Amino acid sequence: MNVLVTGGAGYIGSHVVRQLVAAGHDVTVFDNLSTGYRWAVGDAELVVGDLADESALDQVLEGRGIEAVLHFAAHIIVPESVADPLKYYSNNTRNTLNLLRAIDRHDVRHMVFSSTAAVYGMPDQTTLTEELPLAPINPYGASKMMSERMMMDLSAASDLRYVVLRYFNVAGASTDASLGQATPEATHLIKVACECATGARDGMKIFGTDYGTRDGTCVRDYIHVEDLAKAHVMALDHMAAGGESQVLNCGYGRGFTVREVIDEVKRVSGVDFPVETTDRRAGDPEALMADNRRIRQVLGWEPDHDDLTTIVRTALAWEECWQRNKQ
Ligand SMILES: NC(=O)c1ccc[n+]([C@@H]2O[C@H](COP(=O)([O-])OP(=O)(O)OC[C@H]3O[C@@H](n4cnc5c(N)ncnc54)[C@H](O)[C@@H]3O)[C@@H](O)[C@H]2O)c1
Ligand SMILES: O=c1ccn([C@@H]2O[C@H](COP(=O)(O)OP(=O)(O)O[C@H]3O[C@H](CO)[C@@H](O)[C@H](O)[C@H]3O)[C@@H](O)[C@H]2O)c(=O)[nH]1
Repeated sequence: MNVLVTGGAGYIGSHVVRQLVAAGHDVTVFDNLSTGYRWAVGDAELVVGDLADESALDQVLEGRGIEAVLHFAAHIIVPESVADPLKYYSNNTRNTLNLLRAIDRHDVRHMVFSSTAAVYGMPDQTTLTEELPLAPINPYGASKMMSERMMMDLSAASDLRYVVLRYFNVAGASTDASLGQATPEATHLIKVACECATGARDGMKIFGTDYGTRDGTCVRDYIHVEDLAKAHVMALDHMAAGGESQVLNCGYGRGFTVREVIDEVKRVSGVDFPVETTDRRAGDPEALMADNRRIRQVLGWEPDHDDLTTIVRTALAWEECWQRNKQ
């Protein structure tokens, strides 16, 4: 397929681009390089542009015969969205509207959308099915919920079919350490802990120790980025084979606490970096884990790296390479 990938120079997008190219797709990346990197797109074509610029979107969709759009480009930091909500509604919601208008103008028929567990908010149960009512508790989740809804409404009124992938917490790096998370000033738990272990940071904080979990810290379902990337390739295959639009959770269905993750990074790295405890961080749900039965059934997806040690080991190996070589 001829595929356009917005945000393909970013952490998750670049892993997906690599797998799409390997699967024989013709890939164009559209990215403003705000948090992404030119090197990350590998053999795909990179068009530097911003989703706020509809004429740039028209230009990239014109004449390339794009059959599918995978939409990763977004701001992604939950606490930042609480402090600066309009930044999130602008880049995530309004710019998705721009993209949908361009998709509609150019009759693109297939879309894969990067959504998030944050759309569920703080449900009573900790293992979440796709049918749960959406009730985000932070602007990031709300900005993504609105984007999902716009895409679904356009789909109902046109020939567009979609797969919404609701990612849980994405972590790890390619197993050969050639690709990984290079986000500037990253806030993600595993990335931050790996920066501590490799000496790029002096120490870190645990945000909140009074949650109703086994050790008082938040529980998340960490999914290896290569397993997540595989789900995107399978989602495209599903639509190419005439499959219906779908909403699919992407996670392993089990969770680790913040303390468990930090202990694992210390154990695998052999470095005992300083960790302080502090107050809860705004916008954090207590526990999020995926019910992943639907993605297994609909796409036939099976994880290859469902193991915290593998996630941490690959993240650490990447971090060491990145700290040595970053420009
Ligand atoms: N990282 C996670 O744990 C996680 C979890 C759930 C969902 N997601 C979603 O996955 C997607 C990718 O996240 P990531 O972790 O790879 O983040 P990232 O910041 O590494 O990647 C985002 C990419 O989009 C680009 N971008 C941002 N705004 C743009 C714009 N206006 N125009 C063009 N390009 C733009 C950035 O330069 C970057 O390359 C996001 O939509 C995010 O909401 C991520
Ligand atoms: O230095 C840190 C960083 C994080 N945490 C905690 O670790 C957990 C995970 O936090 P983080 O890695 O920042 O991820 P989330 O806030 O859960 O959000 C991620 O996971 C969501 C899906 O669950 C995605 O939608 C978001 O884009 C992505 O940033 C939370 O309890 C944080 O409070 C700390 O205690 N200390």
